[in-house]
Amino acid sequence: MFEHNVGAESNPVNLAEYARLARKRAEPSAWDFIAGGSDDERTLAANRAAFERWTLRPRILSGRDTVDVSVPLFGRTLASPLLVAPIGYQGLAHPAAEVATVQGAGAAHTAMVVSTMSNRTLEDLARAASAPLWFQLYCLKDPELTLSLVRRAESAGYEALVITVDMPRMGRRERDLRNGFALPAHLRPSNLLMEASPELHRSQQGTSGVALHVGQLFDAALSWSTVERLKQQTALPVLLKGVLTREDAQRAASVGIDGIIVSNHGGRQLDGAPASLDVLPEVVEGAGGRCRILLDGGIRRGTDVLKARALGADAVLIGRPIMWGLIARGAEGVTDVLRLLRAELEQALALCGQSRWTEIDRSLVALAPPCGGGWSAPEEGL
Ligand SMILES: Cc1cc2nc3c(=O)[nH]c(=O)nc-3n(C[C@H](O)[C@H](O)[C@H](O)COP(=O)(O)O)c2cc1C
Ligand SMILES: CC(C)CC(=O)C(=O)O
Repeated sequence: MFEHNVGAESNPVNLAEYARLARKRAEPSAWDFIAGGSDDERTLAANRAAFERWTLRPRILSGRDTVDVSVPLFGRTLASPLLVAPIGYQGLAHPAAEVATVQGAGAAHTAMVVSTMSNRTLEDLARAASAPLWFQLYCLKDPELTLSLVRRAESAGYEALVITVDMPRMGRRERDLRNGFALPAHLRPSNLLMEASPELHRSQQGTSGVALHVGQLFDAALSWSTVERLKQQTALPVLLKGVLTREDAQRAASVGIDGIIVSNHGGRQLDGAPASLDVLPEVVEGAGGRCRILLDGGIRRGTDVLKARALGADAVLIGRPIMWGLIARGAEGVTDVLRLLRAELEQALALCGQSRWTEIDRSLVALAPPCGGGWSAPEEGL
């Protein structure tokens, strides 16, 4: 299993080793913010366990000696099906914050989704980019401020709009409550161009400054009408991030949404929500071929990426491992994490007797026989 292969730490050869290295280097409450999930962290653990339940069905003697993992998506061909997931407040991981991540992703020819809650402005990040950027939107109580973010993303050359729909309010992250976690004063939600609320920076045991800030700022009454309005207001492809059911996928498709990201927010929102991989097939069915389908949550190996593809994902997003690379080695670490994962994916594809990402289908996976032992969540919340 994923955490068993942890060996040398000075020169990581896999993502688990990056996790170990990052954990040693990170400030403990920042590590908890990044690694943690909500409540009992059951959904966080479920995301990993879901991958363990599938095996790959390699086909022999394919006679092919090349692999092609490029993916056509929204009018452009991405070099690989890996994207960097939106992650807020990356200044917690590295002094250069999202600038380092954008540079690292660019060097790995990997598209990145920039969070509304980035510590560097979306314009600064666009200037640092050498690979496609998408913008992740949190809908705020103030609709004009929300729309102004969309307009800024359009002007700066972002290629898609990802509306996160699973955070009308923030999940209870008990690690943060215990730590009285708050954003250090030198870090700002830079896109908001206003004085951050003092709560965001006030550390008090039993509260989370980040959660209080979300409560003040985010639209807790977010609804389909907001999403439909935004879809009409932009020419960018619009994706909804946080869809977990057939019904919502059907509705998204019927209102013209271009893409769905099957996600439970890395186990940080509703604890008890299913693993994203487990609901991927029903979401694919609900969308009925009308939306592109992406998935995130728990991807730590190239073989995980392959399993997601076999169950219907067009591409996947990588969250915490990017932060491990960033903490451990800045931009270079981000590049290395993405290169490791891509190399694992290409290796797995070839060993499965396949040569093209786009040709993989459901026949590549089978449910693993029950193995008694079961999955236990690693303490690090990996
Ligand atoms: C520290 C942290 C911050 C995050 N910030 C955002 C965010 O600003 N916007 C968003 O849509 N999702 C956010 N997410 C969720 C990720 O985009 C993604 O759904 C999740 O991390 C994927 O799971 P993984 O970490 O297991 O790969 C965040 C996740 C983490 C761990
Ligand atoms: C700054 C937060 C709102 C970022 C987030 O989405 C998360 O912590 O899961």
